[in-house]
Amino acid sequence: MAVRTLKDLLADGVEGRGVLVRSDLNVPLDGAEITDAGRIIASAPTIKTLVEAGAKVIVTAHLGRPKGEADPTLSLAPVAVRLSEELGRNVQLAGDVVGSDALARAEGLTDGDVLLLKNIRFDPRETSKDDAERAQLAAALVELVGDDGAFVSDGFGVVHRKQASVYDVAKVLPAYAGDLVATEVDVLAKITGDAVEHPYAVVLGGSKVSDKLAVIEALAPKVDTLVIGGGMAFTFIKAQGSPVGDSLLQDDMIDTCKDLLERFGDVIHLPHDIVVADKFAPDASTSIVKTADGFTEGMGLDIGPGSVERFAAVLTGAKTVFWNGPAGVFEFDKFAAGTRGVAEAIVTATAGGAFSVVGGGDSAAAVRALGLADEAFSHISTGGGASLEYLEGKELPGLSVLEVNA
Ligand SMILES: Nc1ncnc2c1ncn2[C@@H]1O[C@H](COP(=O)(O)OP(=O)(O)O)[C@@H](O)[C@H]1O
Ligand SMILES: O=C(OP(=O)(O)O)[C@H](O)COP(=O)(O)O
Repeated sequence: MAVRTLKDLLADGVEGRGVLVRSDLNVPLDGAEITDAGRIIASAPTIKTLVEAGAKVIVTAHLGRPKGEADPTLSLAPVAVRLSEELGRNVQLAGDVVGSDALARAEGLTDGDVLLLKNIRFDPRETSKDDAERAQLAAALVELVGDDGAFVSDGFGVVHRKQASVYDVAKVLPAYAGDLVATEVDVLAKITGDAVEHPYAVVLGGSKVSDKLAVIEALAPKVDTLVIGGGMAFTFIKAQGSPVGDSLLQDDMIDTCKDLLERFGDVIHLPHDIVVADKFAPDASTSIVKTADGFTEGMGLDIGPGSVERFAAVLTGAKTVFWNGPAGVFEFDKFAAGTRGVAEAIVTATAGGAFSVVGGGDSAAAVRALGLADEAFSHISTGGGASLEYLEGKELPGLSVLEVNA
């Protein structure tokens, strides 16, 4: 894929120009406190490079999944503070997304200034399925950087989204891949196609069940082992005929899971025991239930100890491992053992020479929350869903839109 990079933009000249940067600053929060700043830290170098080159930098990003309207719990204010610390300079936070305050602030920027727009998903046009609506928001973003502006796509975690600030804006401004996007793509290319060393294990978990179930179809034929834990597992367990109480469930995909189990049953590994909680809380009462028995009350919040052991056994023997999605609700100590077991098995595999990639905001946060060093893995990716879609070989709108004729 030929894309223009940050180096090309610097060669084109950025001093005094408005540059719109799409970053993925979607960090986990506990109230207004950032619990893992990994994505902010990973996004800072591209912004810093532009600042040092004298650009007027306007950063746009999302936090969570607001429903197209302002949600004070999803304000980027804590992110602006943390990004300021990372850059060593003040980052202004606009009072709106592309409204009069953002426009006035954008016009007032001097060379090297950084402005962060309000959560872009507060504007319903960002995620609209209507091309014209997204194009309208893209046009408003372009107005902020002016006619000689440029666009830098650096939010790797969102390149699989056909959204206004990821895709549409790249069609109307000279567009470049930021350093983070370029690095992520280089690493993932090492574990696609013929480059993959086998046994190749993919571990899936987490809570974005509908997004990620869709990926399995394409990934299953490419891998030797597909370990499924976290909220992902329950639709499969239900498909096997066991009740799963109030666990996360994607009802409309039970038949798909049945079909996947029929075709790829030898590759897919499901937990055979589950930690069931009476409520979604850190002080919940728990019991270990055999998956085959199922449960009608409570919810599964972690894989059980027997599953950890079995999963660890297959993972330690792998030569390539990709992991996205925690095996349980690791944020609560009682449900962190499954994620710890999976993480430690991947660390052991890595120490034994395997190439390992951990992808996703929460998965990366889990690794750090468990006290494991980033260096214990070959690569920690900022994108979970984006990495998965890249690995399945799908065209990612936010990357293909950057392609230029070489
Ligand atoms: N059994 C489960 N039930 C509900 N939520 C779960 C379960 N297992 C894991 N999770 C949650 O999944 C979230 C992460 O999911 P996801 O966003 O898909 O991962 P990532 O950000 O790494 O891509 C975590 O906040 C974790 O608490
Ligand atoms: O957290 C993200 O993705 P991930 O959980 O797949 O790593 C990205 O910020 C994308 O968010 P989205 O899945 O709400 O589009």
